[in-house]
Amino acid sequence: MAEITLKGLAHSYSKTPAGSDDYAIRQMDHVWHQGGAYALLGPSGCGKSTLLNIISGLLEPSEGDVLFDGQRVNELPPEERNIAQVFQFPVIYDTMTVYDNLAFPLRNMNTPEYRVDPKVREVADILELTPLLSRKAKNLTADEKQKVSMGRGLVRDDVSAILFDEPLTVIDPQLKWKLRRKLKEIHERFNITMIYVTHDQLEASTFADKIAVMYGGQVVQFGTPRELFEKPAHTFVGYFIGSPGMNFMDVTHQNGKVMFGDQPLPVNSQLTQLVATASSSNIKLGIRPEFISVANSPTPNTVPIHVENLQDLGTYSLLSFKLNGQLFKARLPEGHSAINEPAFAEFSDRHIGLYIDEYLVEIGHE
Ligand SMILES: Nc1ncnc2c1ncn2[C@@H]1O[C@H](COP(=O)(O)OP(=O)(O)OP(=O)(O)O)[C@@H](O)[C@H]1O
Repeated sequence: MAEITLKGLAHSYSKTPAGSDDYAIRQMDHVWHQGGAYALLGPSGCGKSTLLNIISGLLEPSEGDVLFDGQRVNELPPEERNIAQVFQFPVIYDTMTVYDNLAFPLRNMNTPEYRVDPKVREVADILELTPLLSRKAKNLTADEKQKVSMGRGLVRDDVSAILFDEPLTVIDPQLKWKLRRKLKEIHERFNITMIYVTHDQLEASTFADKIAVMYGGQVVQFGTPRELFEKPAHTFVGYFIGSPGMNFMDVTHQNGKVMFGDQPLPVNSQLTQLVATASSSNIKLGIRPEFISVANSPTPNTVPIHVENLQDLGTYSLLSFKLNGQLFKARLPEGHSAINEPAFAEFSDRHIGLYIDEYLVEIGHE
């Protein structure tokens, strides 16, 4: 069993950090519940590997605590944490057979051979490695090697969490979905906490029940793939999740109106009031491309736009347009062959997010 709690955790690679920029992980509290399938998603350099290495024990955090089932493990080395880690590149012994590679972690713990054999065969069966058991690992393909790497984590009965650090990087695209499905199957079969690090939103949402989105050394949102899409808690999540990401407008309040530059926006009175009383001047409205509609005649709820181009992407069309000199994207249902000017866009009121200092402000839509 492993519930992994991060308490007041922060990490700086510098011995004398001068400010928050010197931290790879900024102060965070987080709980990974026992048996969950999680993804840790974020761009390169946001601190994903640092966080994973702190959980596995390869790195000691400079501040805060890591707790496994309530016990502080900060100083425990990886081998005493009952955690397996699968890296981008397979970690296997090339000169050993697949069988011996899978048996290695068990033999290393002096497990008797009569218990090693059934476990190795069970794991080989799940990972479809049985026909390769007697092969030398050096003769395997990249995806077979990565499966052996995963298998080495799975053979140990004492492993209660597996951490995957971009495990499909070296795998052919057409095999990726197969391995991802396999991982999901393994998660369902064994009651293991799994944390899967990736910078690919599709990979994260097909594997995980809940995704932690990291940005600038912090988890800015922890939610289901649907929550990340429907209610991005931070502008970065809006921009990073979705294809294309959310459109954002820097807005102000002038003479009772919400303004995007010189353009008044036809938003409801509740939103206008919130913008008027905001405690910061960093105010943004976010709207996903899916919730913008376009027409050729104006209504009280539309704004005039300049059409840039329309791409037919099969099941939908992607319109690029400019408003107040800024580029926007709108996902329109298929069937639009062209959009002529004059053109007007309507932002669905229910789907406009208000962001103050980059964080979502909850609005109770009537
Ligand atoms: N050993 C180290 N010494 C100093 N700085 C480091 C070290 N490892 C990582 N960093 C820095 O810490 C920050 C977070 O890096 P980290 O590798 O955790 O990010 P990541 O999200 O895993 O990125 P990637 O997807 O590229 O692996 C980066 O600014 C990186 O340059």
